[in-house]
Amino acid sequence: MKRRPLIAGNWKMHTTTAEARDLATAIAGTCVGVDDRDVLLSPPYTVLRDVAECVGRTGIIVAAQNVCWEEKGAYTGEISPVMVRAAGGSAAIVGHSERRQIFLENDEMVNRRLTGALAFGLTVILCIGETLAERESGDTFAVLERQIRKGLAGVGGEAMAGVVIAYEPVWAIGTGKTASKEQAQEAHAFIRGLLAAIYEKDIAEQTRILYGGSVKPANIDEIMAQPDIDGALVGGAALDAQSFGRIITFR
Ligand SMILES: O=C[C@H](O)COP(=O)(O)O
Repeated sequence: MKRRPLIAGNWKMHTTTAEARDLATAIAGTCVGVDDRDVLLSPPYTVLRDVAECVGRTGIIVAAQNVCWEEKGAYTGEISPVMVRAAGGSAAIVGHSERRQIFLENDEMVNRRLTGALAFGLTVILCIGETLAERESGDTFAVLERQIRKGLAGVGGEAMAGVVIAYEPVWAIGTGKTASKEQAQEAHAFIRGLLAAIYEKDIAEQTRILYGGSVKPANIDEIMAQPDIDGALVGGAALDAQSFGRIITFR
């Protein structure tokens, strides 16, 4: 089955307002005429509105890097799905390994964020991935299974239309170490098989699974050639319009 590719740029904690506007405008320029794939930008909250304005009607999706499950309330430091939408966003990342590792978010919290975001109509990118220690001790698939089952708890088959999975081996993030295409494909095939076991085969076949971890212009083509890899979640290389433009236009 042919899934529409999705190339997502996670800007993490980078870009002032002026920098974000310049970068978003330059990236929008690289997307002209690209209509057979989706492009998503996930800037810091402070510039969601600016990025949404700069990409205008190009079709580029604007996403928050995290999101709370409530519409409003006493949740200092959080932003709600309604606020994301009001700022021009239509998606959110949840469960990024930096949230899990640095800010100690667990699977239950990730699940609350995911289900809350879906309830308010956002598309959600659920990030999962094993650490180096987990890979070396042979626990990769057990970790991925736990993150998927707990992350998607309570999410019915129909709601899966709003979910994208991003497999990001923690040891490959920002390290320059990419998983080999075989390692990445193996993990993606496992995730798809698991989705087929939890839901139906059709849903597993329709769900996009992105690879993340040191994706660069030099490796995007071989990554995208893998049958179960439907796109990329790009960090460092998404901060340079030329590099990201080359990644978007993978062959
Ligand atoms: O969200 C993106 C990932 O953490 C990958 O980051 P990276 O491309 O800098 O390795």
